[in-house]
Amino acid sequence: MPAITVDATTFALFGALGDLALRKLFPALYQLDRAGLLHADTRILALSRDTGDAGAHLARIDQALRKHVSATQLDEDVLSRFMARLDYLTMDFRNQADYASLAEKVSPVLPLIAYFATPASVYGAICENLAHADLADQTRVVLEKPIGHDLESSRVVNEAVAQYFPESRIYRIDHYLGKETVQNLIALRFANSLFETQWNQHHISHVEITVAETVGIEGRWGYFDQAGQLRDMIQNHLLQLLCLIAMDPPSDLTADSIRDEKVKVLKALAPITPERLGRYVVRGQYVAGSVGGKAVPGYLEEENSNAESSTETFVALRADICNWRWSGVPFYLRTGKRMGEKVSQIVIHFKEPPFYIFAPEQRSLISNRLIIRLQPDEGISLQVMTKEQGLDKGMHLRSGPLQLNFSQTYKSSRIPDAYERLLLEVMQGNQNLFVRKDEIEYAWKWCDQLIDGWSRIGEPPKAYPAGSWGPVASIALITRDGRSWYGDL
Ligand SMILES: NC(=O)C1=CN([C@@H]2O[C@H](COP(=O)(O)OP(=O)(O)OC[C@H]3O[C@@H](n4cnc5c(N)ncnc54)[C@H](OP(=O)(O)O)[C@@H]3O)[C@@H](O)[C@H]2O)C=CC1
Ligand SMILES: O=C1O[C@H](COP(=O)(O)O)[C@@H](O)[C@H](O)[C@H]1O
Repeated sequence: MPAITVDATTFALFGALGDLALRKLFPALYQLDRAGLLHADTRILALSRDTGDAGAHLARIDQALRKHVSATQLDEDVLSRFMARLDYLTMDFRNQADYASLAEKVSPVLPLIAYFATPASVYGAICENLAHADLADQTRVVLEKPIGHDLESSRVVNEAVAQYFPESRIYRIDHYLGKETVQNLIALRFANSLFETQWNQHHISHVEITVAETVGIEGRWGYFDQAGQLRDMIQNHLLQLLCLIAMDPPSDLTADSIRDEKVKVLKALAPITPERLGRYVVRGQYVAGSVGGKAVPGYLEEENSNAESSTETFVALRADICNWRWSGVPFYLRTGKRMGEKVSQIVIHFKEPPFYIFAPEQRSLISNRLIIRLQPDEGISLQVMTKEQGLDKGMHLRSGPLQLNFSQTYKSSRIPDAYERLLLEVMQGNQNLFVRKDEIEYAWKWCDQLIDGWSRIGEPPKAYPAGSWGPVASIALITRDGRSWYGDL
């Protein structure tokens, strides 16, 4: 039996036949049901503008579950219980009249969760129509990222939603915040006094955040080519990771205490002026290559592509945080599509000891690092120096890991997908893992100045072969500061 109880809700999924819904959201809801975390009275309304037979659309959802839930977790009894919760409704989300049939299906006594798995341009219309249908007061709205494509457009979306919903019932998704190891950052930093005394510019030399993907754009050219990797990944996921590493201790675990601290970090990010852009930021675009031994096309040869596009699929940059804790500690961020390996990790590099008593030739070995692996092989490893074993060794040093691999250490637990955690939090009315309006806006403000700088300079992104670790210039970005990207990447 689960240790927590979750109240009944009506869950309305707008965009229920889209990619995100079929690939991630329905499987996450199924997993919650399987774990006993969906109340018996929770109903799920699958909303889409696809006309035709509701039964056929529900069958598509059933097929998607069979495809995206691993065979070991697909239980026919749970699946039929889950499918029995579903109803399909054809709606054009912009059409007010279509909300009458939605209102008939919504229980007036339960909270309504309205999950917007649609383009952000439709969010305002859905909110307005929910309000006209008298559904707003009982509703929590869940907004997918990206919210807008710059500061101005994000304000338009946020203001449209805020006309009908208070901030306390708006849940802005950044699915990285739902990843177990990302939540563990808070436990690691604030449940262990060991780290906090070291967590500043006196002891840390620099920080790396890498989110490398092996996938390309997966048939999402229309969306991705308008966005690029800076808007798709840095503005949200990587800046959120940076905030969780860099923020001061919140006074408690409430959503606003954590968000207040994250906002302070975003406000303290030093702008990267056009003069420093060439030195601090590298944009790349993949060309044909091979990933995992398989030949893959370049970005400009992807399905529905435009051969002229100068959208970046890779970004590496150096960010500086102007405050007492982090002054002089660069944060190197790197993310790209079609890289050699899927890996998301944060590496905290500690400074060398202040005085060196070992043989000078061993000096290059000295460096404590804390490696936080978000995916795959979630875990934490602390690189420490020890003496080599053996009578013949003398005081020869070596570097080795103190390692905690979550799946090996805690064998019983399956690591849940980020969306499972986030959907559960919305059902419980808990906003900790969601992003407040001002966080989104400060993140856009910082990214907008990079985008403006790029468009002023007008330089195309640097080519990198699919399956590599990005353009050579991204190595130069960090070696120029006398450092290198951690590990075998
Ligand atoms: N897919 C992913 O991995 C991720 C997606 N997201 C975000 O999630 C959201 C959904 O993305 P994704 O699933 O990929 O997009 P899709 O285009 O696959 O799905 C969006 C769905 O919304 C429907 N829709 C759009 N406008 C209307 C309308 N007026 N009335 C009724 N239905 C409408 C579309 O219908 P139709 O097909 O008829 O146009 C489509 O089914 C976006 O905001 C995206 O940025 C965020 C992170 C990852
Ligand atoms: O939000 C997004 O995230 C995915 C990467 O997520 P992950 O959990 O697989 O690391 C990215 O591929 C996609 O382009 C982006 O929109």
